[in-house]
Amino acid sequence: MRKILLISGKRKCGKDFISERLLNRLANRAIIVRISEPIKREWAEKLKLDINAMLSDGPYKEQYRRDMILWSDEVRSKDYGFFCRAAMKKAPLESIDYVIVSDIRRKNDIRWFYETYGHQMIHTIRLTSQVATREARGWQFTAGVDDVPSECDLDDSIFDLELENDSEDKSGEKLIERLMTNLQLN
Ligand SMILES: Nc1ncnc2c1ncn2[C@@H]1O[C@H](COP(=O)(O)OP(=O)(O)OP(=O)(O)O)[C@@H](O)[C@H]1O
Repeated sequence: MRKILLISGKRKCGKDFISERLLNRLANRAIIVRISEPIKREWAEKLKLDINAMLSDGPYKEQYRRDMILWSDEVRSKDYGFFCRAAMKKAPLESIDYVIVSDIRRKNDIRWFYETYGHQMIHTIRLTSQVATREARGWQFTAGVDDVPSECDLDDSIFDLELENDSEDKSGEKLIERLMTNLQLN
């Protein structure tokens, strides 16, 4: 593994969208890791919910988001690296060049990656979108979701690269080009 790309940003700013486009661009040299996956898996198991519906980007996920945040915060308060570690456990690090972590939400997530892999392995990337853009993509302010640390903890952080994802571009080409050039990925 050469680099780990930690992608963060507010809801509906395009973290998944850009991560998928970047994955296509890097072809079989990269994988996407989602910290939310082990969270959703454990939560679904606990409550006997449909894990596939939880992992997809639909209303089912939104319905359980608030409770899941509360429960996962409790787990993190005892071990801040718990879900990062669980998510990275399945990554085939020897056979790929890049790991794209598409849902970084907290300072402690970034801290865990720095401590575990070293600063030289990590690039932090912040995606931003105007409120109007996010609304057009389906975002609605939700108390208990948009005003809690899982959404706001990184608001005052500094990132290696910040990219605006406002212009709708189905291929995501321009943004990916900027990302590749700025971080000198090849
Ligand atoms: N540059 C873009 N061009 C066209 N559509 C986009 C672009 N960026 C994002 N979208 C669309 O906006 C919607 C939200 O994007 P996405 O799911 O990637 O956001 P997210 O940051 O992962 O959100 P969440 O935190 O809620 O999971 C998706 O339907 C996605 O296809």
